[in-house]
Amino acid sequence: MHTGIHNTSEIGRLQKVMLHRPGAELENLMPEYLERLLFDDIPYLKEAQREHDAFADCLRSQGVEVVYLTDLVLQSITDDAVRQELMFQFLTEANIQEPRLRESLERYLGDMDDRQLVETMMAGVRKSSLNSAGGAKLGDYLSAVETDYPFAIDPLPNLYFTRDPFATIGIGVSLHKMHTTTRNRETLFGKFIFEHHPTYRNAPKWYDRGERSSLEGGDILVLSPQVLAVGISQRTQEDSIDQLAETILAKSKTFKKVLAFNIPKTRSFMHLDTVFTMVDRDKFTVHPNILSSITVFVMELGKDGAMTITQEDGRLEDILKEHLELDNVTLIPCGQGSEIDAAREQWSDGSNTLAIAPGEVVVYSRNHVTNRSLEDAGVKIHVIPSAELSRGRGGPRCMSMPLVREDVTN
Ligand SMILES: NC(=[NH2+])NCCC[C@H](N)C(=O)O
Repeated sequence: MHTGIHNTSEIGRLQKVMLHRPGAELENLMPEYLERLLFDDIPYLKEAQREHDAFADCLRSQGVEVVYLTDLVLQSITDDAVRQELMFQFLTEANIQEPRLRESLERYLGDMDDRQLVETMMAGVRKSSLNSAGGAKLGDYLSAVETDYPFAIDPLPNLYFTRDPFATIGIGVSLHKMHTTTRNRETLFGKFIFEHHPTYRNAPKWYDRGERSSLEGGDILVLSPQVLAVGISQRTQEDSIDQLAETILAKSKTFKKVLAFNIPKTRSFMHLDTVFTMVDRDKFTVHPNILSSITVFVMELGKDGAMTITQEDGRLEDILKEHLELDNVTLIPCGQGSEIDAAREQWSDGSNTLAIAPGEVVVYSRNHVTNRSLEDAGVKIHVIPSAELSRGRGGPRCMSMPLVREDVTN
């Protein structure tokens, strides 16, 4: 079946990837609301875009086809009914209930062409722009009802972390219910892509955004065509993993095991891919602090179709060796084992590499200590600028969603 998606590993040569170039949503960040919007600082947009273009150029120069989220959403607006539905659901999920405000927003957005509409949904809507467009009546309403909150609709500043709202696994997609309200609104774009985009609408769904428990793409690692790893983290709950595992193991026809990694639930370790990524057939980056606390559960379907779960007690290297059938596994510690360098570089995603081929990864320039360890371990690195992009707490893996990778051969 052609689904537009083929992703059977973390490291197979990357052929097609989805990115989001940061846009006006970053200029709608204010210090007061950073925490709720999951930022620790405000990136300088122009510089962030320059860095992001360097990331995209780096990928293109390695033969990767880069597609952008905005374009995929635009290509999914196949007729006017889809556009109306997108706008309707967007306003509902932005929690616009007051009928007059909703009407003004419908008028404001309704006058835009498709691209402007999608970019505005992403950027958020300032009350000031509505007032000037909507006339005195709305202005009166807004100043009377909600005095000092400056947004009619919040921005979606985390969109450039395309790894999280949905994840490609095998030939299908896992569309997520996110842990936070701010990120949950992002998944609407994925819903429309996987319902309407001519290339992607047939992709099987392994998880859906209507589920009750949260699951985020940064926790999902496709270790091999048979083995999926999922983090039990601040963002991903065990119930979601039960459900994803059952569906994948029963329906994908290829996956045989899900390894659930229990990691500490903290902001800096929000997803599994902030502490652990695969860089080669037998090499992984890891944040040294998790090695003592990580536990791994192996989930498999028994002959009767019922799930069995076993807890692994050994060292991470040995667990990976066994389940990936490898002779040797090298863990490359973030920060070359120094407690200080490890903490600093992990905070700016030193362990969050994006593999573009086995043993070849994209990394942030600022994590020079970890980058040296990768080179010492024989990994080829492609270094991208990182001063502004890293302020959102995500690295090259978080900023990319592979759509097509070549299968890994031995
Ligand atoms: N896959 C990842 N590690 N993504 C990082 C996402 C960062 C983003 N600010 C958030 O908190 O959601």
